[in-house]
Amino acid sequence: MCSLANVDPIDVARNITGLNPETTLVVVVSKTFTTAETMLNARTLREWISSTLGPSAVAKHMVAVSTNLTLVEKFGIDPNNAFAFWDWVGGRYSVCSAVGVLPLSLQYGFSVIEKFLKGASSIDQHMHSEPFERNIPVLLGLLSIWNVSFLGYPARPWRSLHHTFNRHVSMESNGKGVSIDGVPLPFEAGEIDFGEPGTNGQHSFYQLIHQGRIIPCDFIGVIKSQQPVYLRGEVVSNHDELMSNFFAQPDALANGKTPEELQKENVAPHLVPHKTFSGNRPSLSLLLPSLNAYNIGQPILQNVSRKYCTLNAFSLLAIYEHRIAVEGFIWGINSFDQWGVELGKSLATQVRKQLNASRTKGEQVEGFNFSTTTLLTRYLQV
Ligand SMILES: O=P(O)(O)OC[C@H]1O[C@H](O)[C@H](O)[C@@H](O)[C@@H]1O
Repeated sequence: MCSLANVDPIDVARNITGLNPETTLVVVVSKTFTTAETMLNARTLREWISSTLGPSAVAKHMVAVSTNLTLVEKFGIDPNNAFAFWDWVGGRYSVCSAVGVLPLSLQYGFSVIEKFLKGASSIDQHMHSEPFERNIPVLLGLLSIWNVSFLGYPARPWRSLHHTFNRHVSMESNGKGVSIDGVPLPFEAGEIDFGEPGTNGQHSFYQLIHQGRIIPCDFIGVIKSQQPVYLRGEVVSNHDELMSNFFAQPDALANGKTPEELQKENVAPHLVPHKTFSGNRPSLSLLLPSLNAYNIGQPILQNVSRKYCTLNAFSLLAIYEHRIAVEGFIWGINSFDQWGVELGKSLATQVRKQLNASRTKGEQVEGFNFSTTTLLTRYLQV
């Protein structure tokens, strides 16, 4: 399965390289069926199919997941091959609807994805009925509120595989400046989420989180790897090597290293300030038994104060969806709108019109500020 979201034509080319339209099924996923980038990509793939197999092949090689069946049909997709979902499902909360279930089922089979849905459902139950002191999304949400609004730390990096999901769902939901009633917030809300899987971040942004800005971190690790590689002669298995870092990094952030410790290690005096770590940097760790569709169950939640709490099976994605809702409730914001993405989209419409007018009728660039006019003029000259 290949997935395509970015409208950059290079991404389209990369995705279709080596594919044969005759043996390819394209799933167009768009709630509204109007999103400019998604629909241009869809039209590009429609052209790719019909130029090789003829226009009648489109209905057989393209299916849709959407709430807008009228536009699906107008596009040329057979509405019988459209997978609907409820219009109240927001894009970023749609992984458990046909939006996620269809592509994931095509990749892994529905029996696997059913387990994923059951895992997510178990978290809904957990969120609904577990007392607050044992309620994982509530605890995570409260920690975020503490870090962001009380301690003033705006960002949170992830050491996990699903940081792009968290980045979307968290930043689009809670990146708000007014309350649900439209009153400007007297505090900062939302957080900057970014991350890298495994140890990648250690070789890039971890320098900043250890000795630069204070950034609360989430570490997500698993006990049993799907790849139990243990090379002869190595001190530990490859997974233990990965996990050694998982256990070490939160301690380094929490405890740091003092000048006294460095002096005892005979570190040259001029290097002591550079090798000192302040410590007292917050992080939390989630330890999962293994990665499978249902699980990603029975984690141990650990925070830097070394209190543990366990719970039965859950789905990580559902935990983070609920955590975002908890934060939104406490901050008093609407986590389910995203007006902030609109302005850029409407300005892009103006630019698109200008590019068309300039390229087809030679019209001068006008109506933009000096900087944009200069850039657009230069862009059109080349
Ligand atoms: O599913 P669509 O209607 O194409 O919307 C696609 C995207 O549109 C907007 O950017 C929303 O903010 C996203 O959350 C959504 O995923």
